[in-house]
Amino acid sequence: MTTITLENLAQSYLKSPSKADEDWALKETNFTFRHGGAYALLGPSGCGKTTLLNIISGLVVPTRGRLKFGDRDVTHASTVSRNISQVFQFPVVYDTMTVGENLAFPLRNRGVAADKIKQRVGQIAELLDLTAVLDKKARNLTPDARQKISLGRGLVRSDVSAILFDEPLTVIDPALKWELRSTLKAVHRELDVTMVYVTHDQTEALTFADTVVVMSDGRVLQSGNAEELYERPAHTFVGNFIGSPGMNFVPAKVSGRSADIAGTAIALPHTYAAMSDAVELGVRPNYARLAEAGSGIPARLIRIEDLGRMRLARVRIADRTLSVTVPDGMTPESETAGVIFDTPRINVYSGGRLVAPDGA
Ligand SMILES: Nc1ncnc2c1ncn2[C@@H]1O[C@H](COP(=O)(O)OP(=O)(O)OP(=O)(O)O)[C@@H](O)[C@H]1O
Repeated sequence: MTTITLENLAQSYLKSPSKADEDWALKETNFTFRHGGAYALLGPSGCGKTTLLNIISGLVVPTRGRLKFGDRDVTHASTVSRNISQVFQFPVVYDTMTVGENLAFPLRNRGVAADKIKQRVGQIAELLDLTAVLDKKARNLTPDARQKISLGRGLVRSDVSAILFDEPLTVIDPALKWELRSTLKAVHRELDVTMVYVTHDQTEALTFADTVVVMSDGRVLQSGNAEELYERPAHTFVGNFIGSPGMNFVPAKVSGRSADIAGTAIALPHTYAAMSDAVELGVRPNYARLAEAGSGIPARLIRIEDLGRMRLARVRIADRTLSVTVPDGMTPESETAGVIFDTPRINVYSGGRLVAPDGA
């Protein structure tokens, strides 16, 4: 069992970093990856995903804090002794070897018996649809096939503590991506190994992982499954980043169980204590709908976008632009409209953070 624990872990690439936030690529982080979990590190470019992955693999020694695999402190342990597999964004393939030899390489290195190697290589080749090219030299294969070999080499050992993936599907054709994501999930189920997958693509993260760790600006903002991140984003950044379009946020004054949005009172699903920082209500576009003028919160309709599966209206309320669902059959002719929030789905944020209701 290998639980990976980050204890007060922080990374600066500067020689003598100050305490200032901007000096730290990874701010002090405490987190546990449980044994056998499928995790995605998700966040925009530069948020520290690769830094965190490289600390786990040993390519980077953290400036502060400790990294543990189970009870073992591996903060300064060599990459080899950590017993992990890694798959990078661009294929790492030996051109002069055949596909089969490439897949067998990590096992040969470890002195695995020939019959075991044959069996495991066959299994992985089957999963990745490489059986037909097992005897071909890697050199002449397409970029997709080469990255599949790279994935296969990452997956071939069944005795690793963890498998780390850094944007492994970037060079893969979009149609194949779906297939490979389900392949990775299947391998995850079969291997009972911890997988950590770095990506900036929310679809990739949400389909691969059972726990998505959302990062921004060197911090872990929230970790959870797709439903938690969608329904109860812990931070306005997470609400915005997850979903397309992201969650709507509108300034409000909250008092007990009701909120005032630009002079209109609406009900909240719970009661809230007084909050000192700026308060916003967060509502997903599919839990907010356009209504005729005179009902709901007064809004100005800017335009309607037909997305095929649904129509979305862009509206202005309290100096913010919101995306709300247009009910079937509704064809607004005036820019004066109303918006109705689905009360149970309203979240309350103060200073950018989700506020727990009274008694929660
Ligand atoms: N070797 C390095 N030396 C100096 N700064 C670095 C180094 N590696 C990363 N950084 C900086 O640390 C911050 C986090 O980078 P990191 O690569 O971890 O982010 P990321 O989320 O993986 O982004 P991307 O998806 O673009 O790779 C960035 O500001 C980056 O410029």
